[in-house]
Formats: sequence, structure tokens, C-alpha cells
Amino acid sequence: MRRAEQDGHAEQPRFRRVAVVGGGAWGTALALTAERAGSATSLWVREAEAVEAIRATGCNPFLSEHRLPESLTVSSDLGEALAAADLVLLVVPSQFLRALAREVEALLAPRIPVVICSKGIEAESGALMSQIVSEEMPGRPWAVLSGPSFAAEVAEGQPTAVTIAADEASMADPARMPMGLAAQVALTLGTPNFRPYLSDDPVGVEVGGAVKNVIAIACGIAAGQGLGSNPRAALITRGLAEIKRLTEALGGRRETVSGLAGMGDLTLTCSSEQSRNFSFGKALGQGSSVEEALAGKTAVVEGAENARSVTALARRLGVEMPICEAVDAILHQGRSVESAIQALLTRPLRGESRALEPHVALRHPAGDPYSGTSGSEES
Ligand SMILES: NC(=O)c1ccc[n+]([C@@H]2O[C@H](COP(=O)([O-])OP(=O)(O)OC[C@H]3O[C@@H](n4cnc5c(N)ncnc54)[C@H](O)[C@@H]3O)[C@@H](O)[C@H]2O)c1
Ligand SMILES: O=P(O)(O)OC[C@H](O)CO
Repeated sequence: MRRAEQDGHAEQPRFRRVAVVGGGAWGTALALTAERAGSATSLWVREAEAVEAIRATGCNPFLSEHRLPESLTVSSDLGEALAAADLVLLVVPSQFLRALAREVEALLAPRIPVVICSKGIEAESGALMSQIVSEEMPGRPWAVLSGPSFAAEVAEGQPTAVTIAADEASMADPARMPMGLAAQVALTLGTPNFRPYLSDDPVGVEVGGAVKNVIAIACGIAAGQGLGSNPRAALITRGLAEIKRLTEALGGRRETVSGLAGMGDLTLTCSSEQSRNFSFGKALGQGSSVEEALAGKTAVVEGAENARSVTALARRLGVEMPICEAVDAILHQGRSVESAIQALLTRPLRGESRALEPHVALRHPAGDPYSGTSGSEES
């Protein structure tokens, strides 16, 4: 009898061979995490020159401050990276996930689970990342990993907490996935300094991760305009209300939005210059054009695309998201920062809570000189 069984604890199932597909900053940090947690880990990096740089210097140019252990297998050959895996993490920018999921599906043995680590909503379809995986990898078990986690801090070993969510069926059906997939992934990646919490609400987790990118741009714009702490707190709180509304409209739960992947990630990205979305917004607020603010960047600014996809999805579902609308108008419709801020500030005065909603709807005393936009603000 094994030691754990003698002690009265059944051995907890976990994965042992992890392939990380996407060798940007986040994929690299997650590969380090999987290694630290005791898995044999391979990292697929799309750019052959980045693989060469890793072999020559031990560092990935996408996360250049951190040396990678020699035990980590690095390759730009997808088949090679996937060959031995019993768990695959998908970590490419959201707009590339569909194409990549197709490629992985063609190479990966059936039933090997994938963990979606990209944060975003697909531009043309408005699909969540998990919808894309369900469409392109039918029948394959999946989970979602999200939460407040700057790649550089995870690589440094800073204490970090994230959420891992799988759908209810995989959480509850021991025949399909003993202990639930989210639990097995948590046991695979968890270390004292990387602490996953479990959830059975992937929709809430995914919406939080996508919309926070857009709200972080709004906070960056406000900072770039020289606005202070009060407006930032207002944007974060009303941004959270927008995440709640979209989450519910898509069938997720409000309580999830209070967790790490909602409030946690929103707070992180809206209040740190480390955030690429926040810094991009700040440059816009200081007067750069979108093209100038993005020029020369190899790092992805998810919110720039997500502003459009989130807003289009919200419109289709009849969900009001005025802050996301304002960011989309600045980025994609040529609206000036000043006019977008003015329009937000002169929206009708409404109840803060949904309970007051039918009774309170007051035209703002200053009106909206630009658009006359109005609507619900319930949280
Ligand atoms: N960096 C972070 O701190 C962090 C943390 C949590 C989540 N995320 C999320 O992880 C995802 C990946 O971001 P990142 O920070 O690792 O990327 P990154 O900005 O560090 O690097 C860009 C990545 O895009 C890839 N890429 C470029 N063109 C591509 C194509 N045509 N097909 C496939 N891949 C292509 C590159 O190979 C590289 O992996 C994003 O959704 C991001 O929001 C990032
Ligand atoms: O740098 P950002 O704004 O892409 O944020 C990175 C992560 O999503 C933070 O959790």
C-alpha cells in the first residue's frame, strides 16, 4: 500500500506532462509554474527566432528578465511540443485562439483536456474562448484559468491567486472526470506561491477576464488626462457593474464577478502601470493616437480588440455597457477622449442598485451635449 493510502488519504489525481501552447509572457510564466509544481513541461513558441534566443541565452524575449530552467523543453514545432502531454494550456492572444485550437485538435490525442488561459472575446463572432474551443475541439474537456496575474510577477514567484473554472458537468461527474477537471488542473499547477481557487462558472470567469481589459484602458485614459483617484474608483466600480450585466446575460453568475477573475483582475489592471491595457490607455489620454500608442509593440493589448468585440456583443444582447462603449468609440470610431468623458459624466442619474431601477431615471442637469445617450445603470 502506498504511503498516502496508509495515512488514510487517497492519492489526488493530477496531470504530470504539461504542454503550454503559446510562448508569450503568460505562456512562459505558466510553463515555469507547471515546472515548479513538478510536471514535465514543454513550451511551444511560435517564433523560431525566440526559440533560438531561449537556446542561446536561456531567456524568452517575451519575458526577458527570467531565466528558464534547462529541464523545460522549448520548441516551435507544435507536434513535438504536444507529443507527450496529458494536459495542454492554450495561451495565445484571443484573436488567434480559433486557428490555434484547430491546429492543436488535429495533433492531440482525444480526451486530453485543454485549459484556456487567453482573455478575450472573438471579434467577428462575439464568442467566448470556451465557445471557440467547444466548436473547434468538440467533445474535448476544457477548463478556464483567469485572475489577477501579471506574468512577470508569477515568473518571479510572487504569491498569486487565480481561478480555474470548469463547467458543472465536469465538476460533478466523477465518471467523466474524477474530482472534476478544475480540481485536477489546480493540483497540477498549484504551488505555495501559485494558488488556484475552483469555480463551476466559466462564463463569469471569462467575461471578467475579457471586460477588465477594456475598463483598464478607460482607467489609463483617465490617468493620462490627469484625472485623480475618485474617477478611477468610479470607473472600477461601474466597470464591475458592466461585467455583472454581461455575465448574467450570458448565463453566468453575479457572485463570480466578485471573485479573483472579476473584481480581482479588474483592480489589478486598473491600478498598475504594469498593465499593458492601462499603459496603452494612458498614452491615449496623454494625446497619442491609437496607432502611435500601439507602434512598435510586440506585446498584445487585448482590450484594444476587446473594446470592439465586447461592445458589439453587449449591443446584440441588449446589455448596456457605457464605459466599454466609450472606449470603443475612442479607439474605433474616432471620438475624442474629451467628448467621450463628457458623455459618460452627463448620462442620466439612475439607481445604483437594480432594486431602484424602475423608479429612478433622472435626466442629468447638465444634459449630454454630445449624444443624448441614456439608459439603465443598474449594477
Ligand atoms: N502577460 C500577462 O501578464 C498575462 C496574464 C494573464 C493572461 N494573459 C493573457 O494571455 C494571452 C497571451 O498573452 P501574452 O502576454 O502571453 O502574449 P505576449 O504579448 O507576451 O506575446 C504575444 C504572443 O502572441 C503570439 N502570436 C503573435 N501572432 C500570432 C499568431 N498569428 N498566432 C498565434 N500566436 C501569435 C506570439 O507568439 C506571442 O506568444 C492574452 O490573452 C493575455 O490577455 C496575459
Ligand atoms: O498587462 P495586461 O493589461 O494585459 O494584464 C495582464 C493580465 O491579464 C493581468 O491579470
